[in-house]
Amino acid sequence: MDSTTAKILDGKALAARMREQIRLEAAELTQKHGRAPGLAVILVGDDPASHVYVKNKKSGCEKTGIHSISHELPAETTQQHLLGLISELNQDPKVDGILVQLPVPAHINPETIIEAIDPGKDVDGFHPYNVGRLTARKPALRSCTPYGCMKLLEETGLDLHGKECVIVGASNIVGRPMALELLLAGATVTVCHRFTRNLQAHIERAEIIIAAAGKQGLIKGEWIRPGAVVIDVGIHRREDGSLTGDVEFESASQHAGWITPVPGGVGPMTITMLLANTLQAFRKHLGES
Ligand SMILES: NC(=O)C1=CN([C@@H]2O[C@H](COP(=O)(O)OP(=O)(O)OC[C@H]3O[C@@H](n4cnc5c(N)ncnc54)[C@H](OP(=O)(O)O)[C@@H]3O)[C@@H](O)[C@H]2O)C=CC1
Ligand SMILES: Nc1nc(=O)c2c([nH]1)NC[C@@H]1CN(c3ccc(C(=O)N[C@@H](CCC(=O)O)C(=O)O)cc3)C=[N+]21
Repeated sequence: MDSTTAKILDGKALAARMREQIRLEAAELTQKHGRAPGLAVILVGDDPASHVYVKNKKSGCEKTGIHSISHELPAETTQQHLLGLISELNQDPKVDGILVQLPVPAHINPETIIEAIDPGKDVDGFHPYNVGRLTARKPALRSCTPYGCMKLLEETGLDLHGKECVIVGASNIVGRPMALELLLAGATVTVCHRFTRNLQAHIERAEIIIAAAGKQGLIKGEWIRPGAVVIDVGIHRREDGSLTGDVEFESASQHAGWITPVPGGVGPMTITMLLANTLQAFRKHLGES
């Protein structure tokens, strides 16, 4: 009965469709108000993995008519200097969204940086104001990766009410906001983390699995309940340069009902939700929503 092969949740295709909508809406507002949406991206130092993200984000902006402004700062940049730049961008009326690429170098406190961003420009949805809004069931700007995972789950057509969801990972940027999104959608949510005993037992009873531990192949295909939905957030580069996730894709596909590939699953959706958030912030700044 496990001989089925999972349907692929194609993040790349969904991202392309959503980007087309974003492009049309951005063009209409740009025409009407005489300026394009603006996204400022700050990169401090050069974490190699960050470059992929920054590159994909730039191309996403270009394709959707969002004006992107990059600030690439040296690794030695002081926290004070970074706070000064954020303050300028907070006040710049051409800037609708501000994103500081994480991780930042060790001498900079990421929480201080995130909290310095105007919550109305916090297109990552990381500011405690935006996290609080999601907690209070009145989401404003939502974290891009969990928001993208929710859009992928929508593609399955499943009703999330009462579904047994297991999230692996409890970080501020993925696991925790993911739990809030699923709770808002009426699911029953378990969050696993480093201190979780018997991860396998949790996975085995899950109808929906969100894998975001950042551990290559942590989740074995044999653990997947037949028909379950598997959303793999993890991204790891193999020695041959290819990418893989936190889930053993081949074996998991033999059990799951739906599964996201890596690459081409959650990654393109994260970028797309960033563009969607930038458009949402733009609309708000224009008084259109
Ligand atoms: N596709 C995309 O768009 C994105 C992909 N990513 C990828 O997703 C992964 C996770 O990212 P991020 O959340 O930033 O990572 P973090 O390292 O910040 O968080 C990982 C979380 O997983 C938990 N964890 C680690 N090992 C285990 C384990 N063996 N069992 C259960 N839980 C475990 C950690 O627990 P503890 O808190 O106790 O340490 C932590 O809560 C990475 O591979 C990253 O590259 C991230 C963002 C976007
Ligand atoms: N402030 C901040 N916000 C973030 O959202 C953020 C961050 N910092 N730091 C790093 C993580 C990671 N992340 C990715 C997003 C998309 C892809 C992506 O597009 N992945 C492609 C693969 C790209 C390739 O070909 O290498 C895919 O999965 O198909 C990857 C990684 C966002 N993050």
